Amino acid sequence: MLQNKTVAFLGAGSMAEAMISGIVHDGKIPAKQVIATNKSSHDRLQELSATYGITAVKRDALDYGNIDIFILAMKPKHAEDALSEIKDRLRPDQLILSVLAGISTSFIEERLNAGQQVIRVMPNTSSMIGESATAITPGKHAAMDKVQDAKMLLQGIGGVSIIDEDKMDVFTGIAGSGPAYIYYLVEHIEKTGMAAGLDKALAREIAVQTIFGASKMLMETDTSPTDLRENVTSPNGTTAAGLEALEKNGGGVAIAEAIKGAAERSKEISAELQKTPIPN
Ligand SMILES: NC(=O)C1=CN([C@@H]2O[C@H](COP(=O)(O)OP(=O)(O)OC[C@H]3O[C@@H](n4cnc5c(N)ncnc54)[C@H](O)[C@@H]3O)[C@@H](O)[C@H]2O)C=CC1
Ligand SMILES: O=C(O)[C@@H]1CCC=N1
Repeated sequence: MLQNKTVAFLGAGSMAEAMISGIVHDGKIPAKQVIATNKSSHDRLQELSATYGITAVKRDALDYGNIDIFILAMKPKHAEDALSEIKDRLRPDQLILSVLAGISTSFIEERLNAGQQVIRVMPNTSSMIGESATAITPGKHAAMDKVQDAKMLLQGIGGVSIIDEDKMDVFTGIAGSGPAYIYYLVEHIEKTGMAAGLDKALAREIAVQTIFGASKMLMETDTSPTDLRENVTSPNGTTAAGLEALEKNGGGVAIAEAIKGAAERSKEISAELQKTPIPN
């Protein structure tokens, strides 16, 4: 049961805010039992508290003993310092969720006390409205009931899949970073529509509705993306011409390369940070 649990976000940036919004709107945990802390900006914490009704706590005032689930939500480069800060304040029954891109469960486990329960999570910013595609990978010591708690909590921000850790990089490339590709697509549709004389608001509206409609078709019909695409494409028609231009200009390759580039960066972050020796 999550209702009596307390969740603390260590980090109060855009990802933490998106998750806080989703969790609070989901309502499985009362807002007051969601705590946010960050490195230094108390104004930012106050802003989150005012917007979502959560509890804002300065880092040095955090009552570690009363927290069930910690969510690591700082940048990966700050992980090392954050872990050494919390290491000796944790009990073995407290669960650590990490949303840090490229940071493995073993990296975290090695920097905390033996047996600490860790789950790696990759959400995306659509958590804000409960529509994230989230993956989780339990660490070595995460008990089944903790995995269930994490799953239930994260279902409040969208769909959750349990995956093997070696798939986290590509998952990050597709779903963690993915919203940015869609926003980029909309930016380009909007610009092209405007260049052809469409009003900016209308250009955006039709771009968004078209993406939404296509997403809903994929979700609600049993039809494959290939069949759906072919249904739009009349021989020698407008779509065939559009798709030909997309292909000729490397559309498919660009999508694949975006995913691979992000996944590669996730691996690199991991490799860069693994080089630092584990503090005693
Ligand atoms: N932004 C996104 O779309 C996604 C981000 N992530 C991951 O989420 C994490 C956070 O990303 P953003 O929110 O975009 O970053 P951000 O830069 O907006 O926020 C980072 C926060 O961490 C705080 N912080 C730094 N060191 C700390 C410490 N020792 N203790 C407590 N708080 C500390 C900062 O004060 C700040 O509030 C990153 O590791 C990123 O890989 C994961 C999935 C998607
Ligand atoms: O850009 C990043 O590194 C983070 C992780 C996934 C999405 N944003």
